[in-house]
Amino acid sequence: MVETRRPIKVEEAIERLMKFSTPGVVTHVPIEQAYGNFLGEPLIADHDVPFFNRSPYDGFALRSQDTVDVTRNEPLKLEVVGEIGAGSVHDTVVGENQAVRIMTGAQIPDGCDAVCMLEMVEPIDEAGHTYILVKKKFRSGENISFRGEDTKQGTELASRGSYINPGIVALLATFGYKQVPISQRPTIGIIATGSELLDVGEPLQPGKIRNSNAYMVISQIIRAGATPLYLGQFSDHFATCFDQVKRALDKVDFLITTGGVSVGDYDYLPQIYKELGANVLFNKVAMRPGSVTTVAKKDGKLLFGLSGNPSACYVGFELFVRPIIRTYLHCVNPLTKKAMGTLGADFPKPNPFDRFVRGHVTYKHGGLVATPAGLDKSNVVSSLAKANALIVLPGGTKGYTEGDQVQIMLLEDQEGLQVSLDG
Ligand SMILES: Nc1nc2c(c(=O)[nH]1)N[C@H]1C(S)=C(S)[C@@H](COP(=O)(O)OP(=O)(O)OC[C@H]3O[C@@H](n4cnc5c(N)ncnc54)[C@H](O)[C@@H]3O)O[C@H]1N2
Ligand code: MOO
Ligand SMILES: [Mg+2]
Repeated sequence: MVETRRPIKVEEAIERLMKFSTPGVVTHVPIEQAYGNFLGEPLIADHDVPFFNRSPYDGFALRSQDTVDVTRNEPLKLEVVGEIGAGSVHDTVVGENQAVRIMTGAQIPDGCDAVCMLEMVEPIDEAGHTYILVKKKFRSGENISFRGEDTKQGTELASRGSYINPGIVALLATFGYKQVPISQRPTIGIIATGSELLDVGEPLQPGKIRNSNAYMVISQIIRAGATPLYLGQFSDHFATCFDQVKRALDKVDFLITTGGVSVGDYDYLPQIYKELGANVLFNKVAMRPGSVTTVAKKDGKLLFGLSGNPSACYVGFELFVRPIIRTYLHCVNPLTKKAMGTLGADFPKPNPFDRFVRGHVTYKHGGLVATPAGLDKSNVVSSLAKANALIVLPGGTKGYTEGDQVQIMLLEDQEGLQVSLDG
């Protein structure tokens, strides 16, 4: 008699799993390599930006109090006593009725408190001296970029675990991080099981298929922020698979297997967990696809037994492996971001279990529209190409029609969602 597995709710599976999620260590990389990593420490401004009052324009720095009586008909003549480009400083205090020619980004000279744009003045040359005619009053602070107006010293600009985007790279450079503290990526081993599997370079043979899961999972691991370690594909032979899984555990932080996790004669993963003495957290989840997804723990390491069916394998990874990776990377929001959107096509199938339809999300009329990306079957691979989201159809619901409001998990998002049991 085949063992009957008791399915648990997706939320419960995630809850059981997240109890074992731990953050990893921090390492450093040169700033040129920081993009696409996750911050190992919060990024805090250690000085004001800008660090000095500066000119936002090419023009003339002047003293606003000199201009109090200026009108269009009674312009003020100021003597130009110096010229500074960005990076240079004017080293004397500017006096009454004096101005300094200044370029964008240059430090405002002492004594000055406003800048007049170049286009607004008339230059006059008299006896070897340059003067300008100013035709309007200036407020103190007019056309000045003040010290600290961009950000103040002590401000947290990005939390630990933030995805390092080009803007964060700019900040890292601003604050002098030649070496950037990043969360070390976990190494995730991948083992594909199945006697039917051909390597990618092999010609098709009767009864065989090419191993697509391993390469798909490698890409998902990279997308989630971890480092894949491909350990090969193996036939459905217990001793071989057992040996491979056992040996893999020393080399990785987490291990993913694909296939062999259901109840078939050659589905050896359940037996492997048993012989390893691994603690199985769950082996059946009330979801489609991916109901056979199994997670076990051995010597502090999580083993993810993902389904052999490509769509089920894909969904199992996004629901269960990704949050573990994101926690390891110190992300405050390790779960995949969810949003509400409109269903872009009818989905007539009823949903006895929570269903995660591979969907394609676009923007229409200012909102999100999610359309099933192809044939919705667990063993399908073609629907994955367009998938950038999972459309969540809760268990116990009937079919859905185009235009219905649905929850969408955004797979390409980097911001994430906090762990919350009702989230
Ligand atoms: N009697 C039952 N049969 C099945 C059940 C069940 O509850 N009772 N569950 C079904 C569900 S649901 C799924 S999903 C699959 C899960 O199967 P396994 O995880 O054991 O995977 P395999 O049997 O090894 O393979 C399933 C399917 O996927 C193909 N495959 C496997 N590896 C790869 C790969 N690397 N790349 C591409 N495709 C792969 C394989 O050829 C099979 O077609 O079990 C159902 N059965
Ligand atoms: O794990 Mo299966 O995908 O529910 O078809
Ligand atoms: Mg099987």
